[in-house]
Amino acid sequence: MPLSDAPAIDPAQAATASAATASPAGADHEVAVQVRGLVKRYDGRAVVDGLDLVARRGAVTAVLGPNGAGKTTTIECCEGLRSPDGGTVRVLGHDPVSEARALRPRVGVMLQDGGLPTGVRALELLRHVAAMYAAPRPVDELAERLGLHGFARTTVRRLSGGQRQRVALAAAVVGRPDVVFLDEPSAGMDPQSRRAVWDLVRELRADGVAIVLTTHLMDEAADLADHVHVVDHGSVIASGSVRELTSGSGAGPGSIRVEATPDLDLTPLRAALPGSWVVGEGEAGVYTVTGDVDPAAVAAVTAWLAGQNVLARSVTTGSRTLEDVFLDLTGRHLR
Ligand SMILES: Nc1ncnc2c1ncn2[C@@H]1O[C@H](COP(=O)(O)OP(=O)(O)OP(=O)(O)O)[C@@H](O)[C@H]1O
Repeated sequence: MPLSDAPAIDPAQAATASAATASPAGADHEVAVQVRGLVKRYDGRAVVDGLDLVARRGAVTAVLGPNGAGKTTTIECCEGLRSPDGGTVRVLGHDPVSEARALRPRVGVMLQDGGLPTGVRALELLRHVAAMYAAPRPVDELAERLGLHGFARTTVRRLSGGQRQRVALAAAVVGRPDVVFLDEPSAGMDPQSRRAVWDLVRELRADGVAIVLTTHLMDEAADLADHVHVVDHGSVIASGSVRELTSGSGAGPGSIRVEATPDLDLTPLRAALPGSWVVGEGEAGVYTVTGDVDPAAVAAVTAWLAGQNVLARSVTTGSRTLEDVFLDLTGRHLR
């Protein structure tokens, strides 16, 4: 999808619109994190380069992007762990570096590498973190939800990657924060743990917490996120709800998927469809026909199959997935 067709929404504009329409009932959907024109350089190279981002209360905001796109650096600037070289970052109205004290009790952070002290036992660590807050969540209940009791007395050093992630998540949310930053929260977790994490994230959202998460799992973003920012080369290249991002420029579903025999001649199909359509064979024998799908397009596809005397295993219409959109936006080359 070319960028010009991407349903991009200017995050700064969106923030202004929301501030004007914020519910009088309270904090729901108020802007909690606002990043404008963020620049961060390492060795003279801008790894974050004019990035705009908005995250609201009572919403999950996903930051997606290829390796090295600048996601963690951006999140770390929001957490006050890195000082920006340009632009502004506000979390709950505060500068996260100069006003860190004001934010500390209100912000939960789960770092990509866990960032936990390694010599402490898992549950002791959680109790210790909880004791730093005025009104923490009940530790045993949180430990139960995230299945920490099975390794409660194991030191962090000896935990598996997924177990460590669960402890880090528990530590990030035990203080009942208003904003939570989760850097790849379910990386390395088994499917059961991932579901427990997702349930917890949904509950936090229902409680009005602003959740900002980075992930490489497109199903995680598609399931959880109210708003997605796709970052590449240090700036946001597309932004919107999952539905906005995957529905393309038209109103209808955005693709027809055909499973048939490999190496079919696509020329007659391309000739039968308007020039704006994109036709390709991804994996062998799986064809994706992308455009504003209507009955005539489906008829063209089945006529093309009939013309080649091929009985397809399946012909389905549907929206493009978030992964399709992500790959179209960021390309298929490795970083
Ligand atoms: N402390 C540092 N010194 C020098 N370069 C750094 C430093 N931290 C990050 N970088 C570089 O900045 C770029 C962005 O890194 P960042 O960790 O923000 O990417 P990311 O989008 O989170 O990637 P990933 O998906 O792999 O976690 C990378 O090229 C990285 O090598």
